[in-house]
Amino acid sequence: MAPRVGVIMGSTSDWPVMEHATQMLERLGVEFEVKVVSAHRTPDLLFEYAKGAAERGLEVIIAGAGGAAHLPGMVASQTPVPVLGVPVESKSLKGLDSLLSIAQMPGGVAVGTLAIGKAGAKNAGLLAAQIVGTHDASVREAVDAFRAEQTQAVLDTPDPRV
Ligand SMILES: Nc1c(C(=O)O)ncn1[C@@H]1O[C@H](COP(=O)(O)O)[C@@H](O)[C@H]1O
Repeated sequence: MAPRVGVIMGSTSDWPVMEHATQMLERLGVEFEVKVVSAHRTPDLLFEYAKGAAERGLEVIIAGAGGAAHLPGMVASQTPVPVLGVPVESKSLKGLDSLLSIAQMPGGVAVGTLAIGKAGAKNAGLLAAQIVGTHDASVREAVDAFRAEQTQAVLDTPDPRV
């Protein structure tokens, strides 16, 4: 089946964080594609990717980037497909730079910003599945099952010492 979620990132060095988004999509049975695309280093590719996204059937784009993280915003400027931004932790500023770059969009171009790092990537995968689940019952059921399992796992281990 054609991918429904595009997972892109500014560099191959972002993969250890961004793979958490793909793991969640895999778990929830949502088809996705993965690609390195950079607003700074491959601007033509970025425009091509973003402009063709809707036509190719992508329903959500997850874009992870670190530092001067312009990728999610620039992609959002070129497509009607919803963009979820994942701030990748940077060495010098621990991802605060990435977070602010992604979150502080000018009004009129929307990026849904997640938390810095692994939790943000995981939740981007989950949120993308929830968006797909608004019109796909099997994905919604997979999300419901994941949440029930997560709740049960917490209830099963009430004592943190064991
Ligand atoms: N923020 C961006 C963009 C962009 O926004 O287009 N392209 C690459 N980068 C980021 O640069 C960081 C360092 O990249 P390298 O490790 O390749 O030097 C990565 O976190 C990447 O997301």
